[in-house]
Amino acid sequence: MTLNEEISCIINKEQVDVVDDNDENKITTQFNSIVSSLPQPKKLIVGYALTLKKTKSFLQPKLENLARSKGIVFVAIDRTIPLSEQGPFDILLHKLFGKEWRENLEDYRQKHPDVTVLDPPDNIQHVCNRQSMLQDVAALNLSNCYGEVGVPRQLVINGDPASISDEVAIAGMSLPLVAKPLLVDGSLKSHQLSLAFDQFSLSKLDPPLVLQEFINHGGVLFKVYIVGDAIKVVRRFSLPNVNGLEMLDVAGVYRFPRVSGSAASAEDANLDPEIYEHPPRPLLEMLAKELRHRLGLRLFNMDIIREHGTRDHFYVIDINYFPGYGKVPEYEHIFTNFLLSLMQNKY
Ligand SMILES: Nc1ncnc2c1ncn2[C@@H]1O[C@H](COP(=O)(O)OP(=O)(O)OP(=O)(O)O)[C@@H](O)[C@H]1O
Ligand SMILES: O=P(O)(O)O[C@H]1[C@H](OP(=O)(O)O)[C@@H](OP(=O)(O)O)[C@@H](O)[C@@H](O)[C@@H]1OP(=O)(O)O
Ligand SMILES: [Mg+2]
Ligand SMILES: [Mg+2]
Repeated sequence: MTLNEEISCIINKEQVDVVDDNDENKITTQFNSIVSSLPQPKKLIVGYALTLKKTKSFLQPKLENLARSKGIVFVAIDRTIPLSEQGPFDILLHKLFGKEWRENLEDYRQKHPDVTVLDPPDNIQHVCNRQSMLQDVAALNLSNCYGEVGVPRQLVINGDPASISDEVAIAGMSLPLVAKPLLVDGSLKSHQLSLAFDQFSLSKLDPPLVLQEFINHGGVLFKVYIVGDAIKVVRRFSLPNVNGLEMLDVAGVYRFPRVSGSAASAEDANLDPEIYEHPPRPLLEMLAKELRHRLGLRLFNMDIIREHGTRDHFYVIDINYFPGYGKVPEYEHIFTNFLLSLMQNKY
């Protein structure tokens, strides 16, 4: 007799027999034991190694609750114990900096090819250096009927601050320039940017850094969040345009705070439609698909700006690994669907 037949037999029996209390208990026990012997759906165990700040912003109750209802369990990784002594895990989520952690994780990844590590440490390193971060966008040279996507001209400065002005002149770069720390290492310092308005003040900058030409973009930027195949775009306030006349009046280096990281969303702001209209979806889809593949990453975001006065000239100015997904509307659905899809593809 099949299991189904056995269960329906018991249920039918319960309906037709005249049962006393004892019989009823027996039937219930028998029924429970059959149900518990049925194969239980396998839980998806996701280990995570994140900073406290990230854990708080990412692992919100709405994500954990939805995940639990879909059979996904998040388990914190203990960094004081070797990774291979923990688990078993199906998926490993991580964003921690430092060579020791990277090597530890790479070693674990080699020994446990069955565990999906999001994402491979070497691929993450590539976007933690602003010299290599945008190389793949530049190489892609995306241009089609929906628009063009490029990167601002940029120059890496490693040496003496006194020679920056000469290096900029030789490279033929135009002011103003955005100065960004070369390495993104999770520190506040790596997000301390400045705008240099004149060539004399360039010597005040603190290498190693990347100098990027400032692109006027109407004070709005688009954060394009990628989670596997899913794309979610949000609008944020950014630096205002700088015009030539104003440039004559301003000199020096202006250090600016993390404008785009602030919670202030530009979603409902009353803006010029030419500025606030999202980049065309098909263009973003092509870009995301290519970059996922070229960067070998599934969890990242891009900061994209539209060159002021154009409809379809876009620049990628920044790529971040495992960004602040907690700020993205509906992220709990996007993320849990993504985790489940990883397992479906695997089996
Ligand atoms: N080339 C550029 N032209 C115009 N504005 C720029 C340019 N580069 C950066 N900005 C402005 O400076 C802000 C910060 O730059 P960027 O995103 O590169 O820094 P970040 O520290 O990596 O930021 P995040 O917090 O997103 O990681 C941008 O959001 C944008 O407002
Ligand atoms: O501040 P949030 O948590 O929202 O996330 C930010 C994230 O910080 P966190 O990883 O410590 O959380 C940053 O990472 P690091 O470069 O400092 O490693 C960077 O990715 C930002 O771009 C994220 O902001 P978003 O681009 O999503 O607005
Ligand atoms: Mg940015
Ligand atoms: Mg960044």
